[in-house]
Amino acid sequence: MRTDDDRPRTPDRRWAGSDFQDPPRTGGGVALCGACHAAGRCRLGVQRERLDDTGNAWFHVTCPRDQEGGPNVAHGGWTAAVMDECLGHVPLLNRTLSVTAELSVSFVKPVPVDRPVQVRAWVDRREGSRWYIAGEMSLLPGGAVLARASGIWVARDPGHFDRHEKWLAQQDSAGSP
Ligand SMILES: CCCCCCCCCC(=O)SCCNC(=O)CCNC(=O)[C@H](O)C(C)(C)COP(=O)(O)OP(=O)(O)OC[C@H]1O[C@@H](n2cnc3c(N)ncnc32)[C@H](O)[C@@H]1OP(=O)(O)O
Repeated sequence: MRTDDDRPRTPDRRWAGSDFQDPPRTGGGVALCGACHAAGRCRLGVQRERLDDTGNAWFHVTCPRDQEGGPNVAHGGWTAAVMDECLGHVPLLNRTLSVTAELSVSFVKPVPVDRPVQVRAWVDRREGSRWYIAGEMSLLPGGAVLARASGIWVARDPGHFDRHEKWLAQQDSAGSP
């Protein structure tokens, strides 16, 4: 059975400030998750983000060399992570904390590393606490589509992560099966 000493711990649960709906942002407006806040930059290479007045969110992204999969192109996991990140920022840009419940990604073309690409994301519809969000990644300049994604984000109250910590502690105290 696990003891208190070998139980994984969250080092600093205050990383996003007390208000998850207003997370720390870079000079380019990019909301930073926990580890990226510690690093002082988006480790996925999201450099700028903004919401326009038609509801579209726009992101400038460059795949870092250390995310290379095939020669000079991004690992597919990077593309999926960036689409998760960018689409998931849409509720946040509307001051709503949410988590990804479902995500589907189409890899249309290889994504070049070290070259700026653009992601556009938008809300298809909302039902209850569910946000149905879609987006596409395209090459700059020219706009050729490289990837498409859609998914469901579920709005959460600020107690979401505290409840998870309690659930995890219950799992640990239940011991090994
Ligand atoms: C940048 C700064 C960021 C600061 C915050 C960091 C956010 C980070 C974002 C992420 O990284 S998300 C990480 C990956 N995703 C997760 O960890 C989510 C893990 N899953 C969960 O926590 C729960 O399964 C989830 C909250 C999605 C649903 O929990 P419950 O099933 O207990 O909730 P509930 O039963 O109350 O359902 C809530 C709503 O979600 C719907 N739902 C649940 N699972 C679903 C699903 N799989 N597909 C579609 N809808 C789903 C459900 O129908 C319902 O809709 P309505 O409110 O409209 O009735």
